[in-house]
Amino acid sequence: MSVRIEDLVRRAPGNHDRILLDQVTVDIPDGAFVALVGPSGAGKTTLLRAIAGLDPFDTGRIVIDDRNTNDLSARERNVGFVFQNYALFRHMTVAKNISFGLDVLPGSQRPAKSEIDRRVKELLDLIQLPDLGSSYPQRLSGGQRQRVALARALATRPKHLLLDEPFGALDPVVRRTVRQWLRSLHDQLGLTTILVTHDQEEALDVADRLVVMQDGRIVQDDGAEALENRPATPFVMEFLGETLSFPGRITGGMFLPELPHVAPFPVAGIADGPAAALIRPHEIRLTPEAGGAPVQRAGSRYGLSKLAVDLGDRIVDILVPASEAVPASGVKLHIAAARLFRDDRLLEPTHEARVAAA
Ligand SMILES: Nc1ncnc2c1ncn2[C@@H]1O[C@H](COP(=O)(O)OP(=O)(O)OP(=O)(O)O)[C@@H](O)[C@H]1O
Repeated sequence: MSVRIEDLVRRAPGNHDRILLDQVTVDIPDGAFVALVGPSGAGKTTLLRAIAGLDPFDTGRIVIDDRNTNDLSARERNVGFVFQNYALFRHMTVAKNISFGLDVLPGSQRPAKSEIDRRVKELLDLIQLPDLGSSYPQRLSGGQRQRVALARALATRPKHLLLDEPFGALDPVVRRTVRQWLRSLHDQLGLTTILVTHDQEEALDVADRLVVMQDGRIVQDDGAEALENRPATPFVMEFLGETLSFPGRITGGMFLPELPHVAPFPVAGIADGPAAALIRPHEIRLTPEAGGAPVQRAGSRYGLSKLAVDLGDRIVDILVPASEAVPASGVKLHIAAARLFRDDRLLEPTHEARVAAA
């Protein structure tokens, strides 16, 4: 039940110079849970709608289960989808909402009424709302409605599930519960799922892989660990979390930062030249240094102290263990782990670019 997207190009209707999808290629194997992430306007929804067969594209192919979808009707694609605005039918009960996709099938394809009732009951159990079949949508909470929308998408037993910001309207706590539940459902039913979200935390929690899009292109397609340790571009690193950037030069196997009070560190196997070291706020150590960078406490995160360090032309916020004293004399910064970039590309060999704590 795989989905393969090959060299997909879509130009804006009415403005053919504007490219909405630029040679997008992604391979989603059977049973995978993939998140499509990226900033607003990156092309996530455009790609998802093309896969669903709701929007056309100019060139390329979408192959579902080894069949070119050009030859497939929406039904034959075997795809269920849920959008952010889940719009259940207000005048229909929950059970009727769920069975809708089956009720509208032509007579020859529609299961018998007893079979539809059985399937609705099964789905109500699956979404853990066994007693709400006769309720109307307005009686349900946002999280419950979202689960009903999923049940409705699953009624025709699709093997692929396409979800576009399905949890956007939910509050953060319900959102976390519903997404964990969705992941178990995916595993239990053996689905192949593509989730569009602009919430990177959500994507990292639930998906096996993140496909990061920017300006209609895929910039990286990887698991969480690779994205964190080997981001393809500074954009990917910045998109996935708070990032500090230290400009500098690599000379004779050392990274020499441009900013004052930042210690050089060794790097192996990288040619001399300009570079930027990108780090997360917790990947830095401080040592007291007379006349060093002034530092002060600036709050806390995840039980760590947040410190604001004044490096002259900029102030950087870093995270250190709460127990750490803040030297009044000033500090020197030691970069403990970094990804090094030149011309917006990650420098190889990346594993050697991660340095030991100074
Ligand atoms: N039918 C269309 N005609 C012209 N431009 C379009 C059309 N559909 C989408 N676009 C443009 O394509 C770009 C990508 O839009 P898309 O909705 O796919 O982005 P997205 O990554 O899903 O963003 P968001 O996170 O805001 O939903 C946007 O700049 C949008 O304005």
